[in-house]
Amino acid sequence: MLCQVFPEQYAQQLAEKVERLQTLLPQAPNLQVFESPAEHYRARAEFRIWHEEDDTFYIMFDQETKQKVRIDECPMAIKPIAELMPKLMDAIKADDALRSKLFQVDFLATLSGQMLVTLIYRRSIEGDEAWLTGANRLREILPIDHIIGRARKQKILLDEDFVTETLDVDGKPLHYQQIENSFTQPNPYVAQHMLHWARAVSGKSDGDLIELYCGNGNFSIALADCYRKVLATEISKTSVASAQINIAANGVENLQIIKMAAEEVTEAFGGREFNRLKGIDLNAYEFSTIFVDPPRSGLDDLTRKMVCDYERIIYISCNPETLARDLEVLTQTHEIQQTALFDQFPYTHHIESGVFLTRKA
Ligand SMILES: C[S@@+](CC[C@H](N)C(=O)[O-])C[C@H]1O[C@@H](n2cnc3c(N)ncnc32)[C@H](O)[C@@H]1O
Repeated sequence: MLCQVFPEQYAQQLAEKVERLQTLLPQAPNLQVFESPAEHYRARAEFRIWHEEDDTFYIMFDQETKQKVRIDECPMAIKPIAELMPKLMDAIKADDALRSKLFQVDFLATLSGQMLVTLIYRRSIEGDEAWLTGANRLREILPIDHIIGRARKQKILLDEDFVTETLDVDGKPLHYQQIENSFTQPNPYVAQHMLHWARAVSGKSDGDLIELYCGNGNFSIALADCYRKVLATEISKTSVASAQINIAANGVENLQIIKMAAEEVTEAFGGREFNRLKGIDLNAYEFSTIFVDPPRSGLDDLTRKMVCDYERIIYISCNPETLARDLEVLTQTHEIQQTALFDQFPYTHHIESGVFLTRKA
């Protein structure tokens, strides 16, 4: 959809997504729908850069036609990004060191007002004093907190490579470090709804929670006070490091995060020993609930079987097709109690959804 928004079509498009989800999950009851703002909702945006004689501008490629489309404004992006884009481009055009062979610009911003910009080049910027001076000047004249320069095998940090987002979760501010180039939920307004829904279906549980694919601790931290203890796992080293920082930043004391692939967690429960689990007594947990938020491919065969061992399953999905496939297995032992559609990606076909299941009597 290339940055455009169509607020007058939003309600109709959302209704079509609801219909599609209901077709894919015909057995899904109690569907709650969480809307996005109809414009200014994306806190991450990436643009290729095009150079044409004296002009330089942002472009995107139309996925259907493969044609490049000039982007002068982006009302999908949250206001700090949308307002910065033209000013940043003017400043880049005025400085040859910043402009030369610039290939891509990435924006990562927060509702709390922080901005990180990554400038990616098709030339070396290592030791380029003119580039460094230009990049530092951008931070002086524009509302940019952090700038990263990237080129092949080069990453130049002016200071930090992250922003800290603050989300309002059921009236409580939660703080999340979000690292450049790592997974974070792109639509913070809808992310707040997702955390609220996951807390609502969790309720106050006497049992413990195990979480797979936990990223930077987004759900783990918001859910920690719904459970006695939480053990969360994630494959990405960078995200696990962020999660540890987020646990401390939010003063959470009953949550442990370990770097483990979902497949390895299944093996650990099957008795395989892992150094990373040293000091963690899996038998001391009483897991009543499992939370999964897998990538688009959904659950692998072993994990799909493993989640059925728990009394309650909370499944967040960014791909309703793989969710429907996984639910065919999960609903043999469990019953769907609640479903939700979170409109993370307005004006696209993407559907983010949530399903809460409990074991059949
Ligand atoms: C859709 S994201 C969800 C992240 C997190 N729940 C959040 O809300 O930010 C999926 C996460 O799964 C991780 N991941 C991908 N494959 C994995 C695997 N085989 N085992 C464990 N984690 C994996 C990714 O690194 C990513 O952080």
